[in-house]
Amino acid sequence: MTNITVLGAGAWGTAFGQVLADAGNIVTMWAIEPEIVTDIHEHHRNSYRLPSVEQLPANMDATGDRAQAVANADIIVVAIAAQFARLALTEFKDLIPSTALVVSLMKGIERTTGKRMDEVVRESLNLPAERFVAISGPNLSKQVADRQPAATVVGCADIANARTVAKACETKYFKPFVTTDVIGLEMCGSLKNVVALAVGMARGAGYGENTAAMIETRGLAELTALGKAAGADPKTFAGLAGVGDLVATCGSPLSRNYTFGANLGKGLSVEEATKASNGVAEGVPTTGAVVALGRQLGVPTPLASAMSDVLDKGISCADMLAELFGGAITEE
Ligand SMILES: NC(=O)C1=CN([C@@H]2O[C@H](COP(=O)(O)OP(=O)(O)OC[C@H]3O[C@@H](n4cnc5c(N)ncnc54)[C@H](O)[C@@H]3O)[C@@H](O)[C@H]2O)C=CC1
Ligand SMILES: O=C(CO)COP(=O)(O)O
Repeated sequence: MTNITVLGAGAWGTAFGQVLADAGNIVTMWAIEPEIVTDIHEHHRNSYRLPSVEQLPANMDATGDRAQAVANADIIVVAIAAQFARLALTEFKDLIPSTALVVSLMKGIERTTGKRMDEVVRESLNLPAERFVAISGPNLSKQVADRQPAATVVGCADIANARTVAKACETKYFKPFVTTDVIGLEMCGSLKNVVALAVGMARGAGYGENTAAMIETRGLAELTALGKAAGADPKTFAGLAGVGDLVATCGSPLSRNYTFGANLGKGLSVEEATKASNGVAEGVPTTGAVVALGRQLGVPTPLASAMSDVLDKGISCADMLAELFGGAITEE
């Protein structure tokens, strides 16, 4: 019997907790919101962040007590909004068992430091690489919570530990693959959100499939070039975590990033789109971090730069696309 603790009971933390419970583990959710802890503990529901699920599994409970949450955990899963991960994890630093594996579900880059979540989690918890695991793939939370068939990628520097976590989250409807390319998973997960913002914006402004496909494909090229420069395996970008997640996120109104972009395209301001968002749209703070990372690595980031001008200067969708078209004619 594996004891697994999930830190953060947002939409994905809760849906993934259900996957882990369906796979036969004992699952403890920890959340900073007392009302969510009570809802899960007393009613087996998370009506705040995942209202579509009427009854969470019986082997899934919740606590608001940090020490109690992680004391017996074999695996600790982190599903906290990326910009708050460091702050939240620091409180757990002296509490987590010395043998526990720590899994990140987060898809973002820390705005203040430009660091990926593998770096943030490892620094915050003083964790060696072989105990850090990343999970990334086309996993819209509501569809996973509905138990629709889906797959994901589980990455760890130590492939045996990736397999341990993959086994712990394998169910009839959820299929994990394994890799050692942690950097690739982190880069795919974070950067596809920036692409989804741009695709959503174009769709919201009324543009069709050609425009969307152009942004997705140029976005994939940008994401691959940055990822390679950061040390990722290019193969990862053609897989589930790369193309797969781009297709899912850029094509679904269930995506908060796509929807945030669509609202901008319809004319809402960044503040209005933030208010309308049903959960964290990680691409918003990550966009600026991607531009900075591109500069640091010497990789052009035309799409992230154009989206950054949307978010920071309020340029229109037409101007964002004009900026994308602005460079010299190059080989594809
Ligand atoms: N929803 C989805 O379909 C998927 C989301 N992800 C990623 O998983 C991560 C979490 O996403 P969701 O659960 O969907 O987001 P959400 O917006 O539903 O929840 C965010 C969570 O972060 C927590 N949080 C924020 N600040 C905190 C703090 N200072 N201390 C403790 N907790 C804090 C909130 O309490 C909440 O539980 C994000 O990085 C997202 O990109 C990855 C795959 C799928
Ligand atoms: O990462 C996701 C699907 O794989 C979810 O995307 P959003 O964070 O945009 O909702």
